Amino acid sequence: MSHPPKLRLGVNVDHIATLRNARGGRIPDPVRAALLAIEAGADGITAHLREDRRHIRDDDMARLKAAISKPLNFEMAATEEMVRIALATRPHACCLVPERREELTTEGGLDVVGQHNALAPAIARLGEAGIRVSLFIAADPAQIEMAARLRAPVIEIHTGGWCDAITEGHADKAAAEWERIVAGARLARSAGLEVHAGHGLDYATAERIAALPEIVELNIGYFMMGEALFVGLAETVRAMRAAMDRGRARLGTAA
Ligand SMILES: CC(=O)[C@@H](O)[C@H](O)COP(=O)(O)O
Ligand SMILES: NCC(=O)COP(=O)(O)O
Repeated sequence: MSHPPKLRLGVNVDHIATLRNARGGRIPDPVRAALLAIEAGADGITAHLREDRRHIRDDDMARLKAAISKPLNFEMAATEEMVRIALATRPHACCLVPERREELTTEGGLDVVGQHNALAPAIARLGEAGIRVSLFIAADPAQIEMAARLRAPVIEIHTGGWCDAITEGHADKAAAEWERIVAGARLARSAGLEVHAGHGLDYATAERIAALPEIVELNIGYFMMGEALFVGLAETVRAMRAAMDRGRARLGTAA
C-alpha cells in the first residue's frame, strides 16, 4: 500500500456519561467532552446507546449530533428500537455491536455468520439512509467474509481479547490474538472492506496497531477517559494522537 490513508482517532465518550449518571445529574457532560476532544484533534466521536442506557442516553446522542462538527459514530445493537433512533438521528456512521444486559462491557464481536438474516435488513435500512454501517466483529475469517457478503462497507475489529491478554500477562494468548488481528485486517482489506479497530486500546496498543496499513480508524474511550481524570482530556487526546503517529511512522513493520 503506497500511501495508506490517514489513521483517524474516534474518541468514545461513553464513560463521561457513566460518571454523570452516578448522581443522576447533568455533569460531567459527554457533549462538552466531545467538543474538547475535537478541539484537541479527535477526528470523530463515538457513543454507544445501549438498550439499558447505562451510560449514553437518548438525549446525549441527539445533542452530540447537533453539537459536533466531526463525524458521529453511533454504536448500537441491531434492534428495531435502535434502528429507528439511528434513522431519526442520522449520524455519519452506525457501528452494530453485540449487547447483553448482564455484560460489564462489550464481550466478543457481533455474530454476523449466525445472525446474517436478522442483520441484513438493518444494514440495508441504515445504508439507504446514507449512514455508513460498520460491524463490530472479532478478527475471524468467517465473520469477515460474511460482513463483506452483507455489503457492510466497514468492519471494526474487536481488540479486547488482545488488550486483555496483554494486561493479564498472557504472552502466548496476546501473540495469538495479535496474529488474528493482523491476518483479519489483511483479509478484510482484500475483501474491499474499510477496516477499523477498537476496544481496550491504550497508548501502547494503539501505537502498535497503528503500524497496520489496512487499519484507518481507531475508536478509543475507556482508557482515555481514565487518563483524562489525571492529565486532562485535551492532553490525553494529544498523547493518543502522538502514539498513533509514532506507530504509523513504522507502517508495515508491526506484523
Ligand atoms: C463497542 C465498544 O467496544 C464500545 O462501545 C465499548 O463497548 C464501550 O462501551 P461499554 O464500556 O459500555 O462496553
Ligand atoms: N468500539 C470501541 C470503542 O468505541 C471504545 O472502546 P473502549 O476504548 O471504551 O474499550
